[in-house]
Parts: sequence; structure tokens; C-alpha cells
Amino acid sequence: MNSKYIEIQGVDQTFKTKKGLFPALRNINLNVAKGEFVALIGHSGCGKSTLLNLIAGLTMPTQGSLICAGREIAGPGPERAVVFQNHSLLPWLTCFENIYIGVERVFGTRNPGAPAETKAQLMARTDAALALVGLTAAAQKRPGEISGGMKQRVGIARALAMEPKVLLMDEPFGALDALTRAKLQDELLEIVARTESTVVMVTHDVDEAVLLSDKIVMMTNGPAATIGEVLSMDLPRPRNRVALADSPEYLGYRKAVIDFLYTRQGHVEKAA
Ligand SMILES: Nc1ncnc2c1ncn2[C@@H]1O[C@H](COP(=O)(O)OP(=O)(O)OP(=O)(O)O)[C@@H](O)[C@H]1O
Repeated sequence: MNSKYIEIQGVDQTFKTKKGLFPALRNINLNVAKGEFVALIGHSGCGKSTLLNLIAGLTMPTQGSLICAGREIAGPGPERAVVFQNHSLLPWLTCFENIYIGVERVFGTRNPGAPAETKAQLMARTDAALALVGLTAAAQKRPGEISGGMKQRVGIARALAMEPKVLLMDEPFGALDALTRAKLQDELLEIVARTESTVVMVTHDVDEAVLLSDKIVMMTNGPAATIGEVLSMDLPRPRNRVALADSPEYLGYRKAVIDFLYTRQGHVEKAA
């Protein structure tokens, strides 16, 4: 296993605001191995999305470097697909078309680096992605005609359909009801095992972090947030949520995260 597939070294992120410079992240150092599943957890506003955006190449750090597969991250790339908190679908396209345009960009004629797939193959990929998230029946609907949870599932399907090497997810299941969330978490585990994807996921949910990940990166409160502790989860795969619920190891990891978040990083509400 390549233990440094994603390498983050000495990263600072400072934002210019009307009130002056705001130091969001300070001295972030993190290595993610190929095929590893990493969860970023921390209180609201600590900088989880800021870190994910840096890995996605959507923003550049103020200081330090980010490397993916041996190359400096200089912008977004098809090998790093992002699922956002707020789905970001194109409202004038159907669910099918929203996924198809991504699939076409990666596997179709517009990609000069790889042999082009036929339209039938691209459509089959799109259909499979929709089926995976249970949205076959909504294929021809537009985002305005479906629920927030369904939109989020289209966003997940779109990212997965591109078979990215790295899947970056910003609270992808946050808007879903508990049962749909559990179903998609289980499916994600199966897909990631099959595709050997590397995943970095932002979450607020302690159980989600322990169930899905190999490593939980726990962030301190901002401003100038940094990595407080990294917890490695030695839980066998495939993981079964029912069996794990009573496992002493699972409960121990869960307690360690809760202890970090609520005892050592007790949330202090900012004055308005
Ligand atoms: N473009 C920006 N300009 C100025 N400040 C920003 C910008 N983006 C983020 N911030 C600030 O940086 C800090 C970290 O924000 P970020 O969205 O990364 O937190 P988060 O941990 O993902 O929060 P949440 O869990 O609530 O989504 C916050 O204080 C936020 O207000």
C-alpha cells in the first residue's frame, strides 16, 4: 500500500475578510494511503470543508503543499470527484443528464487520454449509477421536481459513476433520513471495497465515521484549526453495522471520538 497517496504538508489557509485576515487552518500535516477511507470530524466551522476544498483543488493553500499520486494539486481533476453538502446539480438537466455529462467527460469522446466508450456504454454506466442509489424511476425528472435527499443521491451517483481514484465527500448523507442514510453508507462501503477508491469524507456523525473509515482525523476548534488527533480503526472488513453495534472495539473507538469532541474540544458558541 502506498502510504502517501495524498500528502498534505504544512498547510495553512488564511481568508481575506472585511474584518481582516482570518486564519482558518494552521499547519495541517496528513498522509492518506491509497485505498484508505479517512473521515474528517470536528465542530461546526473548524475548517473541515476548507481542507476538503484544498484536496479537491478548488482553492489553493496560503502556505504548504498538497500532493496526490505524486503530483502537486494545482486544480480540480477527474481523478478527484467531489460530492458536496448541497448537491450542486444543474437545474435545467434531468437526473440522468446530470450524471451523463460527468460520465461522458471521463469515459466519452471528449476525453483524449482514454479510448472512447460508445453512447450505449455511457448510458449504461449512467443507468447503473442511478440504480445504485435507487433513482431509476426519477431518471427523467429535473432537480426541482425531486426531494433534497434525492438530489443528494444524484450527486453521489454522479461522483461514483466517474470511478474516481479519490472520492471527496462533504457530509454526503447529512440531508438523508436515517434509513436511506444507512443504506447508502452500506452501499458506499461495498463500492469502495470493489473499486479500491481512496475516500476523504467530512462528517459530523461519530457513528458514520467509525463505521466507514480506517482513520478518523479529529480537528481542533478554529480559528487556526489544526489536526488534534488521528485515530486508526482496527476493525475488520467487510463491516456489518448490526454486529458492530455491540463490539467492544467499536464502542471504544466511538467513545474516543466523543471524548475528543465533547470533553477536550467542548464547543464554545461564538458571540454573535
Ligand atoms: N471563503 C471564505 N472566506 C472567509 N472565511 C471563510 C471562507 N470559507 C470558510 N471560511 C471560514 O473558515 C472557517 C472554516 O469554515 P469551514 O466551512 O471549512 O468549516 P466546517 O468545519 O466545514 O464547518 P461546518 O461543519 O459547519 O460545515 C469558518 O470560520 C468559516 O467562516
